[in-house]
Amino acid sequence: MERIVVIGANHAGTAAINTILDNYKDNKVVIFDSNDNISFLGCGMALWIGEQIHSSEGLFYCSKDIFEKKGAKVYMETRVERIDYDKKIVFAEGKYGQRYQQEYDKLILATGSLPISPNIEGKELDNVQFVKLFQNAKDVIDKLHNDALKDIVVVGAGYIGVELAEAFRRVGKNVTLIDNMHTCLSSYYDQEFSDIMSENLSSHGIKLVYNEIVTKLEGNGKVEKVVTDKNEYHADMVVLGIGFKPNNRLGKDDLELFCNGAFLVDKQQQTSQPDVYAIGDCATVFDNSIQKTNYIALATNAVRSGIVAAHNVCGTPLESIGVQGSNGICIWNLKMVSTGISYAKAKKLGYDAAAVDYEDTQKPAFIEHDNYKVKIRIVYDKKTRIVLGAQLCSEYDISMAIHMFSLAIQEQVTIDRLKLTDIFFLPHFNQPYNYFTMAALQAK
Ligand SMILES: Cc1cc2nc3c(=O)[nH]c(=O)nc-3n(C[C@H](O)[C@H](O)[C@H](O)COP(=O)(O)OP(=O)(O)OC[C@H]3O[C@@H](n4cnc5c(N)ncnc54)[C@H](O)[C@@H]3O)c2cc1C
Ligand SMILES: NC(=O)C1=CN([C@@H]2O[C@H](COP(=O)(O)OP(=O)(O)OC[C@H]3O[C@@H](n4cnc5c(N)ncnc54)[C@H](O)[C@@H]3O)[C@@H](O)[C@H]2O)C=CC1
Repeated sequence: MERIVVIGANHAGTAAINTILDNYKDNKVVIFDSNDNISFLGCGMALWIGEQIHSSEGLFYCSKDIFEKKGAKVYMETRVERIDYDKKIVFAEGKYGQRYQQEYDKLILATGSLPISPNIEGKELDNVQFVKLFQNAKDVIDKLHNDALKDIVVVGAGYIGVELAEAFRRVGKNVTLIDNMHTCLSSYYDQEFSDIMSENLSSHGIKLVYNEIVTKLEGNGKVEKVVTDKNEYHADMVVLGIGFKPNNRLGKDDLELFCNGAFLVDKQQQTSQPDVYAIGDCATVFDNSIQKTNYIALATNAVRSGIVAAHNVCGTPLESIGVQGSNGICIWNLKMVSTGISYAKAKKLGYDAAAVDYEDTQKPAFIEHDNYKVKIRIVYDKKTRIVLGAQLCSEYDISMAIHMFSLAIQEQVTIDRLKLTDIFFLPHFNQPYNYFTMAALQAK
């Protein structure tokens, strides 16, 4: 029997814990989490805030109870303060000051990420919000009920910022969305795609402010103003969504780190310390699109890395196959999905890259209903011909299409192989000359 300690029981931790408890029943599993809930789907936060779902109930898929019924010992609201990696002991403190010492044979760090806090004056003012935890969402929703709270400035037009801008607009607030880049969603899409999202956001009344850097927040107790290098914006609430950083506090002095501080792990999720594994947002991933170690904070990566670590910890060797950072967003019915890297990113990274684009309706023109335009871009390396990334955008649900490109990047498929990939045709679904083939065929 092994003593397995898991620190952090959100998406990564939950995946690891369930895999261990379901498949390797003879171990002693001890879980610590500083929060009072498990498995909160942050991805449902915008839907809840924007009243597209009526409650938060469905946003949890696991609990302390479930773990305990499967035989684990669970300490909630208990923060691990320190780890003695030589003696293999975890030191934790409960909400009421209770102290715990737990020895381990194998340790899984699943401490996740923290929202990046900009180094600006005024960020401690009331109504300046981060949106990561269940408690953050509740807090924001309570404040939104106050009709005097009218103007919301969202800083960061990445995934959180864009989703929340929509949510705030849906509940009748005036929304200004600020990003220091020249467009929204710039880490995921080329401008030809992000411009479509910008147009979607502005047509729904969101004020877009790009290429401005927030320099300070002003107010009297409560935030009242966002000051940038070029302008000032009135704000009754400011939401900061400028990215995540890995929560490495428990290992930053003892474990090897990636350039952004994430715990550096191998394909078995093992850190530089023997018997210590790291998963989810606190750890690195192997990024197949660039064939290098990277940091990509996504729930999907968290879950898969949890499964991989669990099997290795319990003695079944299993290697991660790497990730492509596949992602998607849906804002007022405009759906955008991407995988791998954009053309702009490929160029920035020094690839001799090319992009092929195609635009068409999803189905033949004679289909009169539920037939939308689809825009696709495939990015590939001109030298190796290997696919580096893909982007799709439509009001049609094209989400499943991105998985094919995800697999192509994972398997290092060339653009030329995609040209003749067998793609079925039925007018109810697609076209005989479909946009995958048509885009790929353009590659010279
Ligand atoms: C608003 C929002 C929307 C999102 N939407 C999506 C989406 O649509 N798709 C997607 O793939 N991803 C999405 N994400 C990202 C996703 O939520 C994260 O990638 C995911 O939560 C990572 O899971 P994790 O378990 O690694 O880390 P976390 O969720 O950060 O969990 C870490 C856990 O560790 C605990 N912990 C930390 N330190 C200690 C300690 N010292 N002692 C004890 N416990 C500790 C914390 O309490 C927490 O429970 C979204 C995130 C947000 C905020
Ligand atoms: N649909 C999905 O899959 C979702 C995924 N997530 C994930 O959660 C993580 C965190 O999300 P985000 O915080 O939105 O990160 P993000 O990386 O998606 O976006 C951050 C944005 O902030 C901007 N920015 C950075 N510094 C800034 C500054 N000082 N001032 C103004 N803008 C600044 C960046 O240009 C970028 O557009 C990401 O990994 C994201 O992929 C979050 C929400 C939804």
